[in-house]
Amino acid sequence: MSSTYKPVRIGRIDFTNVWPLFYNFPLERFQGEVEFITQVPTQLNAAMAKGEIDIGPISSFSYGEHTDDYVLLPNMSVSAHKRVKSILLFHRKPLEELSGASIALPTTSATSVNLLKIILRRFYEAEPEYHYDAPVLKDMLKSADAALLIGDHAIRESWKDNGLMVTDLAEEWNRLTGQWMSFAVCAIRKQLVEERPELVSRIYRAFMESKRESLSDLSSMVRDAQGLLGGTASYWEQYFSSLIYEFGPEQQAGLKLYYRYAWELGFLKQEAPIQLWNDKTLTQVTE
Ligand SMILES: C=C(O[C@@H]1C=C(C(=O)O)C=C[C@H]1O)C(=O)O
Repeated sequence: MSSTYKPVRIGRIDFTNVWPLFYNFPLERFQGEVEFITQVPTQLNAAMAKGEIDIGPISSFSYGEHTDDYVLLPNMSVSAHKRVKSILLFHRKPLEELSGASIALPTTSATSVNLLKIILRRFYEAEPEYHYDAPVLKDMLKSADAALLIGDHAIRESWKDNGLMVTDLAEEWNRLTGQWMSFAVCAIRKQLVEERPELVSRIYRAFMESKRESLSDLSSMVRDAQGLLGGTASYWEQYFSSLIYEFGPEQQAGLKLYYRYAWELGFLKQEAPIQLWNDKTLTQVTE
């Protein structure tokens, strides 16, 4: 029966921030049952909305736009309490002086562009002019006073001395609200939950195993990250340790506040509810 199904399409964010969820994913247990599609967050958001991807991390903002169609895997997110280190606004003037300024937003991001808008509107009463651009800092700054970068693009620029002010958006959000920020959540299309609950359960367990194993010994991920992007071993050790991959009450409270502000400012049509997938298969197994 299962051989009549097409492989489940798992989205994979094309940034190092998500490595722990995939690095030790036991693919050998899923012969022909799953395939990975690796893209930047906005591409994954769009593919999941069109039903071209079934499961995987997406921008938490995008989940907020599609709560009728998606549920969330518990205990999985890409979150930060204070510094995230890879969601950075590079600016020539202080945040207090950005009203009327021109800000370039990366075409790769949904959560962080809205977080920036929330922070500037709600806490600085600033109404800059925003436009989207490819995530290349020097080009973005040709036509803007400030530029936002996320993921590996932000990390690479954070290592250079470009004479700009740099604001870490998770740190700023925490300073202003005391809350966590979850940039990515792991969504599943409800259709997949209905059609293939047993496979969803196995994929969930595989993600959890990968996360546990990857975070219990960072050395191999750190070496690979250095090989791909450069940087020091201690940078990557700190990076993978300051990101938190849980999605418990504290992370959910931070995300709920973000959704509330996004709704109040008209960026979301609703104050998005957090709906968690419930692993009935697992419950049956342990009963
Ligand atoms: C932590 C990060 O969060 C990312 C930010 C996202 C967004 O702004 O939409 C989406 C997915 C996350 O991987 C990062 O980019 O490094």
